[in-house]
Amino acid sequence: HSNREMWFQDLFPPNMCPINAKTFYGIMFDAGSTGTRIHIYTFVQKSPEILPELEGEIFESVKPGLSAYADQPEKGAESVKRLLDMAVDAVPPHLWKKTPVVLKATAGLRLLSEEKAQALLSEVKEVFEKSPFLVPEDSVSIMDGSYEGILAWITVNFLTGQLSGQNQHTTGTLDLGGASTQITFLPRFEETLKESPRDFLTSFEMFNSTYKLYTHSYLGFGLKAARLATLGALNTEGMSCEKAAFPVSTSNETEVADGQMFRSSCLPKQLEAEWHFGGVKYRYGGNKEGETGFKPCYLEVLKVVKGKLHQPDEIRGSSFYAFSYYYDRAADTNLIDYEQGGVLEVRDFERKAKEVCDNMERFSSASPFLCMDLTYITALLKEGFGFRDNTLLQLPSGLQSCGHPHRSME
Ligand SMILES: O=c1[nH]cnc2c1ncn2[C@@H]1O[C@H](COP(=O)(O)OP(=O)(O)O)[C@@H](O)[C@H]1O
Ligand SMILES: [Ca+2]
Repeated sequence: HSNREMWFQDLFPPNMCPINAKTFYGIMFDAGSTGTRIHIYTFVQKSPEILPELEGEIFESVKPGLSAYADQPEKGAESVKRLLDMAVDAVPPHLWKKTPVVLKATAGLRLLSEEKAQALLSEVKEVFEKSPFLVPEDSVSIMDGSYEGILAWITVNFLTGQLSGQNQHTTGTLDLGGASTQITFLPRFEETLKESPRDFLTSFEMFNSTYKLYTHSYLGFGLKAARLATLGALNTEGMSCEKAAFPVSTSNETEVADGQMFRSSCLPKQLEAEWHFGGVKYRYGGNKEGETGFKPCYLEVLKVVKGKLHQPDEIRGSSFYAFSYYYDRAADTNLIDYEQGGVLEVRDFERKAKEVCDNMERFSSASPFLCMDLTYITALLKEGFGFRDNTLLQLPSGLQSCGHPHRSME
């Protein structure tokens, strides 16, 4: 129906879509902090006067994300090229020159220094220029956090049919990435608009309606970045907080983080390990002398979220969609079915966190961070955003972890 067609027009300006073509393609890269994904869309235009319809999509992803190549931008671009080569096989040669290729990077690159992010983006741009595809003007860029939240909100509300028809009842969205987390919803009360920070409110036009959304992307509050914050790796002297959330591997910072041992009550007591993230090596382990379990762990993660996020009163009772790491960790712990998704209450995450943190030996086959991740999710929802224990979260299938049903326990 008409709404479905309209949505895709914004992605490729009209002059990109050759009017006499029956079928055409679009290539979109999502350069996330934990992985890079390619979406090769096939559009069909039945006749010149109606808008194209999405007919198919090819999806593939690679790990790690571009920010892991902070010091080897060519290798980062190489990981994008391997995905782009798939598109060369998927798109008929006579359409290559009419097929736009675009890459949008999110929090992984936002946390790198300007010059390292730029170096990666220009290497990727060169890969695009050398490809047979159409490279639009700003084809490679870092997506603004507000746009990231809004796009997810549009996607989920569009796919669940809540944007068409008159009953414009929409649902808020929660996206927990590796480096950032987004919260987006359509405020119903004037009060919310008044008491929200100015840059949390964004208006836009779509389907000839105006939407004034509340949206914010909290940089450094993604699941992986929060692990660093909880471990205290950010309090390493000589590291400014925002940079350290994704420390770039310039020599002095690397030394500072490399040697140190970070301990946490959220980790299995016997654990001694090291972890490479954002180009830096960390050593971390369980709290041998101290206590281990949900209670002490919750106090640690509270330091990361308490008082750091804006709490709009309006959402206290509303149900939200939640996906990305919210989905992965709920599926990993059987709170929802991996394929079907499901509905749960905020308190279910807390209950599962207690179960895992207070019985770590039973979960030894899972990621050593499972207790920390579930506890962080609990604190982020309750103490961060201010949701109630009985707030309903819908974890829609189809938005689960990238593509293949792997167990994402990394
Ligand atoms: O296209 C996707 N489909 C489903 N899940 C995705 C997709 N892209 C990212 N994710 C999920 O988001 C989380 C990783 O976040 P991401 O790498 O996008 O970090 P970022 O948003 O902070 O850059 C993981 O749970 C991953 O499964
Ligand atoms: Ca993402």
